[in-house]
Amino acid sequence: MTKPLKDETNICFGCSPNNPIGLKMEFEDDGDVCRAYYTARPEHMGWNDVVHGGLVATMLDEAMGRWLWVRNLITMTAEMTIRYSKPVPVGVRLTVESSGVSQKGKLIEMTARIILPDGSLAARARAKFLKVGPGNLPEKGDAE
Ligand SMILES: CCCCCCCCCCCC(=O)SCCNC(=O)CCNC(=O)[C@H](O)C(C)(C)COP(=O)(O)OP(=O)(O)OC[C@H]1O[C@@H](n2cnc3c(N)ncnc32)[C@H](O)[C@@H]1OP(=O)(O)O
Repeated sequence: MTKPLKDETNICFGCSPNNPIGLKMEFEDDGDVCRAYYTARPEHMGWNDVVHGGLVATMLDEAMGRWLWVRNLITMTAEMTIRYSKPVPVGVRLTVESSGVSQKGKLIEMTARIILPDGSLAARARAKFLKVGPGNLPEKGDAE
């Protein structure tokens, strides 16, 4: 079984409330989608009120990793491609969401996106995660 997300030994940079320099993203599950509403802070900026691209990648990676984690799929990110379509501003409420795409053996394909308050897509990721533990991707519509 995976570690409880609220365990004080969870120091994950993306989601732990215990990491003093972490993003502290809070996710919820909505059917097949894992979602966080997140407002990036000024210290997350690259320049010009725009979130650093590496942190955009971190948010997307975290959303996908978290989707897998709560489904007891123990994986590592093996590959990720990001399309940065629009600047992601600091100080606005972002929607960060992820979903599973497919599984072939140990390889699980995932997708994630960041949506701006006006509903437009700012960034999207496709990624391959490799299983390093037990578990399989649930079929679409399976009870969680
Ligand atoms: C506490 C609360 C937290 C809860 C929330 C937690 C969220 C965390 C989110 C962050 C997640 C991360 O960032 S994880 C950190 C970033 N990622 C990493 O550090 C990963 C570093 N890489 C590795 O450790 C390794 O390369 C692995 C584990 C990914 C794979 O190693 P391995 O298991 O030995 O697998 P390997 O033999 O190389 O490959 C197995 C098969 O997969 C294929 N394969 C390997 N890579 C790829 C690829 N990119 N695309 C296609 N296929 C691939 C190989 O060809 C092979 O095929 P065949 O020969 O079998 O046919």
